[in-house]
Amino acid sequence: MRPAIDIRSLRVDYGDFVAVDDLTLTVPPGEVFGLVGPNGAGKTSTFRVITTLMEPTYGEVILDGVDVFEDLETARRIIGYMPDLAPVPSDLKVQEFLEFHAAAYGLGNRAQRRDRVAECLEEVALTDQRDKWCKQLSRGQTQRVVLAKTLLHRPRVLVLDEPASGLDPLARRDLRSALRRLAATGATVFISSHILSELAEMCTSLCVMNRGKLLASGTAEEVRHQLGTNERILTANLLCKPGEAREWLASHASVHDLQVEGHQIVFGFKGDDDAQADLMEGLIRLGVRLRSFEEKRSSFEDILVEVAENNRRS
Ligand SMILES: Nc1ncnc2c1ncn2[C@@H]1O[C@H](COP(=O)(O)OP(=O)(O)OP(=O)(O)O)[C@@H](O)[C@H]1O
Repeated sequence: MRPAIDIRSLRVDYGDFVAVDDLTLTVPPGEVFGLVGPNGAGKTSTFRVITTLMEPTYGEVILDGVDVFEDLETARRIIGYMPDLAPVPSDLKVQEFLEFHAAAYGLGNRAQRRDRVAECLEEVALTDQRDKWCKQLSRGQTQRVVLAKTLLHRPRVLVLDEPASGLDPLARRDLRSALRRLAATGATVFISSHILSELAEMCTSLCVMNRGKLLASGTAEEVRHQLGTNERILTANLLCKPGEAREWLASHASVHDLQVEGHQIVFGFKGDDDAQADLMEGLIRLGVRLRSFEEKRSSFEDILVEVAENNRRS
């Protein structure tokens, strides 16, 4: 199947600074694909190239089979771009704002444009706000009006920079449903965020970028695996005194930050599932009466904080 987004060896330099470093990525059609990374990772620079707002230092971007820098006009019809915190004019009503853009896109006659505006308002659940002044909208409603504007020309590839920032949980859920519906019609959504858990719940797959480089991509679980964050917190609840078990655990290099509270031992563990199973087996062989063993994996936010911290250190 032809990829909806095909980025090959993309590089973006600002003077001596490399903002995007040899990025290669493909996204199949119909995906809601997330791009996550800390501040300065290169997300916006990547989006600006994909959406033809900036030429890269080198590399290729092919959207739905169209090389964006060889056929700019066709590429622009394929793309719908919603920048981070896109402004809306204060002196237009919602309907007027959308009709203005429908006319700018040349979307049929006046009646056809009205119909399309109505469809897009419906899509973002803002039909009841169409006669409001844009300046009267809340931040979440403004985001949705801009999304409606982005959908007007039926883009096959939607590029959304931080669309969920400032949205409350309900609005995020609505956005997620709207994006899934769009993807079900065959559109491809490429969406960025700093918040990995937010993308994990919104996207069918995602990638993590840091300092211009791609660190991992795939489903949320695959990304977790690729980043090698097999760090977890384990709790052993014992039916006996913890002395012997504590000593035995402390002698393992994969165990750290061990704490004992009553009959409970809580410790950090770095290892894969096999190593964890060996640890449990070892405890039982030791004769430790183990009542339960609990596991808390690092959250997605922990993973991203780790990525950002490594970034600062190096
Ligand atoms: N016009 C520019 N001139 C010089 N450096 C720039 C320019 N635009 C971006 N940069 C730098 O390139 C790097 C990547 O920026 P970019 O905006 O692409 O990151 P980002 O992942 O979108 O960050 P954020 O999450 O903070 O929006 C940053 O270090 C930034 O300072």
